[in-house]
Amino acid sequence: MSGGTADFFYREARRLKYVARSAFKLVEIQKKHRIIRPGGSVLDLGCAPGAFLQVACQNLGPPEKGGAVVGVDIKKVKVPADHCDHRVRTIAGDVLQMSPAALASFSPSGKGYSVLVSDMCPSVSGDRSKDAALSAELGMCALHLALGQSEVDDSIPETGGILLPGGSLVIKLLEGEESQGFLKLCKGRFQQLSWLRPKATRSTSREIYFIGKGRMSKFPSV
Ligand SMILES: C[S@@+](CC[C@H](N)C(=O)[O-])C[C@H]1O[C@@H](n2cnc3c(N)ncnc32)[C@H](O)[C@@H]1O
Repeated sequence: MSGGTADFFYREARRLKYVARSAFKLVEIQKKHRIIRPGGSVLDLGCAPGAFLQVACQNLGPPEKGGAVVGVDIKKVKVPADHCDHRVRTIAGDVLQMSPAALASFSPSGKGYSVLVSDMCPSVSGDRSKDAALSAELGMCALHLALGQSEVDDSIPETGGILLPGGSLVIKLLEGEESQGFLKLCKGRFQQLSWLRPKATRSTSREIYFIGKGRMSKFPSV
């Protein structure tokens, strides 16, 4: 992808009133995989500045359909004025320090979400393997929150984790040795597993999205 293409997404983001060009990554994921359904509940980990929040809310359908988007970031995030409505809220906090129970409590049912998206990214140092390992740590935290860990507490749904049965998972990773581990851990737990490098990804970036569609219930925690 050339710098010209990157400029295209930047210009399109401004034109369509998205707060960041990253919006088009979730637009493409949604177009290909239809993970967000009208009335769904979406947990967006690493949500600043809020472009995914906008795209997620747009895909919930009209407000009468219900649904919710909950964004979490270390930074305090103001809900964007465009494309978001009362169904979107944000929470400031370090996801690595948050319990599944606390995150589930913000969902409409109090039990979990139909979609969990993690766009969390470490501040990159330039050291490829170190950056990939840090990104894998954030991704693994998102995966454990979604599917549950052995020490998961009793207040979480019996399937373990905060991703509801039938729900979908999207996790951004910087490609590295650790990436394939996600595939192994998720095999047999989703109806469909895939990778996507959205067109809006900058050519210099090694990021890639791991997508698990349709969580199968009654599977052990990871
Ligand atoms: C690439 S940005 C997300 C962009 C966002 N999806 C959007 O479209 O506007 C990555 C975010 O992850 C957040 N982040 C990184 N580590 C985190 C952590 N441990 N807990 C919460 N947020 C984290 C960063 O603060 C940063 O805002």
